[in-house]
Amino acid sequence: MVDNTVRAAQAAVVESLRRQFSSSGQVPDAGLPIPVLRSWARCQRLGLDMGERVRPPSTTRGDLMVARERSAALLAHASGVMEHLHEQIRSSGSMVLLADASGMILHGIGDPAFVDRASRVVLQAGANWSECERGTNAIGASLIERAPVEVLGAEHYLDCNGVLTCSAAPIFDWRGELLGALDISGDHRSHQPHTLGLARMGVRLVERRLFESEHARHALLSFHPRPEGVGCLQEGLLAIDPDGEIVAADRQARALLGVDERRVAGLGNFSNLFRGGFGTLIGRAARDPAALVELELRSGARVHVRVRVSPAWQAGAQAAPASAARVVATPDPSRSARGRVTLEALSTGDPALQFALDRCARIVGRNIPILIQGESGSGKELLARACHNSGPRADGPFVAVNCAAIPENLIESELFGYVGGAFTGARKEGAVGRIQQAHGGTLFLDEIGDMPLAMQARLLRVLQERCVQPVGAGSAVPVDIALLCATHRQLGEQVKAGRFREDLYYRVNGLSVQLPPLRARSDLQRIVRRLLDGSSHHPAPTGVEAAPETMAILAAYPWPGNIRQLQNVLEVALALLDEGETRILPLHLPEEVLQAAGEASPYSTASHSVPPRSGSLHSVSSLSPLPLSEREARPARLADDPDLLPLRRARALDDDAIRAAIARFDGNLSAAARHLGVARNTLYRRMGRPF
Ligand SMILES: Nc1ncnc2c1ncn2[C@@H]1O[C@H](COP(=O)(O)OP(=O)(O)OP(=O)(O)O)[C@@H](O)[C@H]1O
Repeated sequence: MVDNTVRAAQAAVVESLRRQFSSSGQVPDAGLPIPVLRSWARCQRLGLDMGERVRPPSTTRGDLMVARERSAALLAHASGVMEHLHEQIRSSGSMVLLADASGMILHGIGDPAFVDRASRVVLQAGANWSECERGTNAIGASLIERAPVEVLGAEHYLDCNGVLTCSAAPIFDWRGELLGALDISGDHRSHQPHTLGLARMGVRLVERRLFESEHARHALLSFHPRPEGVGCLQEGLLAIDPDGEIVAADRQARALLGVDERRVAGLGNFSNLFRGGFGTLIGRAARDPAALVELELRSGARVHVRVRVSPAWQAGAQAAPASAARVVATPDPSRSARGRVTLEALSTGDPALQFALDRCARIVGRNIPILIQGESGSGKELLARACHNSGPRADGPFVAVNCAAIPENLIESELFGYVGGAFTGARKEGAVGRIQQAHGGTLFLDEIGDMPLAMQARLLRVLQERCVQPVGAGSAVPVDIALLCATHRQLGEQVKAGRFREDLYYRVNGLSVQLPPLRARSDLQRIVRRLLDGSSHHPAPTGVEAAPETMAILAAYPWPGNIRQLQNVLEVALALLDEGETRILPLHLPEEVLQAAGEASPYSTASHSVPPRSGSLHSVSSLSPLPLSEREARPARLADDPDLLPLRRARALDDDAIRAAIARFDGNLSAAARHLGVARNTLYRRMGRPF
């Protein structure tokens, strides 16, 4: 924190400059940061009165809604970043604000005490903080200066705003269009020197997210002159289409390449900029997405590069030049020959899952809505995609909307769209809503249980009338969609609690399928194999597998985050493997997974790799499968019943794991059973011995 004496001296200088300015009418030419001096001059030209009282907002709630709709993408991508920034400065008596390009505050979060104080000078959502409305302030000045600006205490033009200290940085899209500003404001006595840096970092994150989401269908190439710069905020990002054309470059990339936004189109093909083939680079990325490749620019400079290729790009790359298309076709058993996941390909032998897949297969293509229920990360969206790809609409669009991720007031325009000029500031060409985008294909409403009640009524009308009426349109547009919905909530319970309309419930619930949680599935081994083979974004190098003792631990873990969590655990384990190592051992697993399985910490796992000593082995050559009654037990109930936990563990044990455990404990079956996390009787049964 800046020393109090220094701060008091600075405040005294500013106060004396203010007095001189108001008596002489001459804007000082020094003593304050240049952007602040320029802003004072602009405010003077606007005829603002320094002593004016706090102006109430000149905008209405409706104006705020319109502004939020207009900046929906910005708001969606900035909200998470704002939460993150707020976490960093929590309890420092400050708040994080997002304004649009006109200075209208769209959203703000902060410490309650300061939020309350800020509202007294209307520093709040719905108020406009452009310079002409509020005089010199960080939001307004950064939008005009198109650069980060800090305005401390009495540097604010209006006396009433002198209680604030504000640091703001402007947000641009990759074309250089100004989208808004991110601001961190606090009490004038508590200025922190790093606050402007935090705001700039936040802006960089928002700009990246906007870039990545706009170019989700392109290959994203991150680069930096230094290897450690790749993966950091300093890296440059290029979006490249399957033909190798560079379609966009973010701000950082332009700075590194020394081009301005108008010249991005001139970058042309990958091969104009880099030496080396695009197809070869994509091929390497498909084999090893984490790989850093050193490339030479045509200018002679060298850069380090990493390429990410989304599934959407891969699907689109079918039509790409032969070289690129061939190399991205990584074998993936969960995908069909067309590179898309299908119901058939999802089958991995679990009876509860198979039941769900069979039911979906019978219904798909019959215009009956399917409601997929299951815990988070259990594969609901993947199942929805598989339904779409397995039916007659496979070549139509699949449009996924996460109802829980869209702010309540934006759902309407997002789902229904609007016509040009529907409201002040609406885009000239209007916007097509997600329902219409799904015409001829499938609309997937994820987390439908979180849809606000008012929107449920409108959705119900669409489903009944099969027409959408965009906001501001005089007439409705017919739509032909198949509907799939998913929720992690028990929708029936939501209806009982009055949070979900009963009539809509029956509309979306033509067929209800329940996805089993991972802990209740009996196909863990095959899922692990599949994830390692590359259904995830980071396929393992060929030949990598989980060791039997690792499988036993994975089988004992309850997987609250389901397949998504397993995917993450395996990705981390792969990253921990040494060069050439092909077995994932317990020591590569996270502590919480080991602990849940009652395993020792990775630091004492040397004995895991002890090979079985054949001389001390019991006869385990004829390990029998589990009795039928156990195999047929309903997995969902297995999961719920703690008494049956050992049985669940036993399912995933393979013969090697049992042999290794028995060898490790010199034939002591009780110790081996304890180690494997199964009952001794189960071990006897698996060995085909009486007990
Ligand atoms: N059978 C499977 N094989 C391979 N990967 C899978 C499988 N099922 C799910 N996954 C992967 O697990 C992750 C989570 O899946 P998905 O997003 O479909 O879950 P979800 O239930 O919709 O999650 P949420 O409720 O949080 O949205 C995804 O990365 C998906 O690709």
